Amino acid sequence: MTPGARISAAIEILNTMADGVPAEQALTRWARGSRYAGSKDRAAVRDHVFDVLRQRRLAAHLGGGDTGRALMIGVLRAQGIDLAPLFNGQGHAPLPLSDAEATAPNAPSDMATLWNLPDWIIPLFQASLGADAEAVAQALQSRAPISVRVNTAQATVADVAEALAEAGIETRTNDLCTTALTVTEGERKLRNSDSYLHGDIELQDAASQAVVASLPDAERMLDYCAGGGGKALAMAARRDATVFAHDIDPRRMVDLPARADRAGATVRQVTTDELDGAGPFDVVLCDAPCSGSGSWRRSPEGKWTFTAGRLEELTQIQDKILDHSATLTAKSGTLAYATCSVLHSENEDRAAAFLARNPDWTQVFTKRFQVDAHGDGFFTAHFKRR
Ligand SMILES: C[S@@+](CC[C@H](N)C(=O)[O-])C[C@H]1O[C@@H](n2cnc3c(N)ncnc32)[C@H](O)[C@@H]1O
Repeated sequence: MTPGARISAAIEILNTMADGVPAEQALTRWARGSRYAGSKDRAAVRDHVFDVLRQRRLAAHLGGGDTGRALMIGVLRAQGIDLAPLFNGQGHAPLPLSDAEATAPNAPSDMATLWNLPDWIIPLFQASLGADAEAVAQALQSRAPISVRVNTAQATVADVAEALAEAGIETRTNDLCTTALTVTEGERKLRNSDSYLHGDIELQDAASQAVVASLPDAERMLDYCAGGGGKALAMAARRDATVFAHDIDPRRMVDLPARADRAGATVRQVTTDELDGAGPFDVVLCDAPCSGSGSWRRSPEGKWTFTAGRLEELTQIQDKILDHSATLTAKSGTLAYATCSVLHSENEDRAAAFLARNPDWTQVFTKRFQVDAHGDGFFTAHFKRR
């Protein structure tokens, strides 16, 4: 596909999304109907769509509207790209710009457009992040760094970095976690690399890795909200731990056995019914469902679909998860709470509410990871009984 044809495809997908179709579904629908598109085309089209989602308000301002075409014009303008060669109407490229479209509007000056966030959440960002709020809002507008976790049960970080380099994948170490390598070149080759196929690496954000690295060594560890099992696998890479994984929706863990096999790890899955009988655990990690605001670079649609009502629901779920997890934690064990949210109401407020409901517990550790070039926004807190 030509660069222009890729833009036409992104416009089509954005228009499908305007009818209420989620981004992933719209992308899949387009790919199914466009067998001529190769993997590079699909990746480029996806990048266009996600770039728009990260900067939707700015794109609408600079493109003069909310249609797929206006949003694409706006986001390309924000990226400083010359539009005329792309919008030339040749082949499958979009039609040339009209006179109105060709006139770039003034740069925006209002905070909501510059921060690219919905109005309602801006005060929450300010209250949660203080002087860092603007930097985080800015950071959420660019693509996320791609990091891998080295499975140190099987390989050293240095050996993996070398093997990846030989496969054309350049990496650098990441200050957030000793097991993390950030990919600087060749990320699309990762999933076909020997290091990946042999289980020496897993794709995992560096802050996510740091959350697991902050857990104390323990014999029996439970990942209470395991999802795809990224954190359970990171726990299992630590020697001597028996790792259990649970999720209220077991379908989320469907890939976990294959991932564990690849990593040479053992993770025992526990159903919700089995959970109470399976404890106590020396460490229980609750990587709770949350707004995902710390990872909106990766899932930018969440920025625009998240609501105040959902936030309220989530805080109640987070409280319940913490309370149940406390009953599963051994007497001298550690209960760890984590979210990939930047919002106080999902983080510090939940920790404080847990301590207020459970005065026999005390907080022994807490850390916030900011959204930046190293990794996603995360929060974690550890609790122990007094
Ligand atoms: C943030 S995701 C977990 C991500 C995962 N730990 C990882 O590192 O890949 C949160 C998970 O919590 C699960 N969940 C939601 N409510 C839950 C509950 N009440 N108990 C246990 N898990 C729950 C969701 O199904 C979702 O998979």
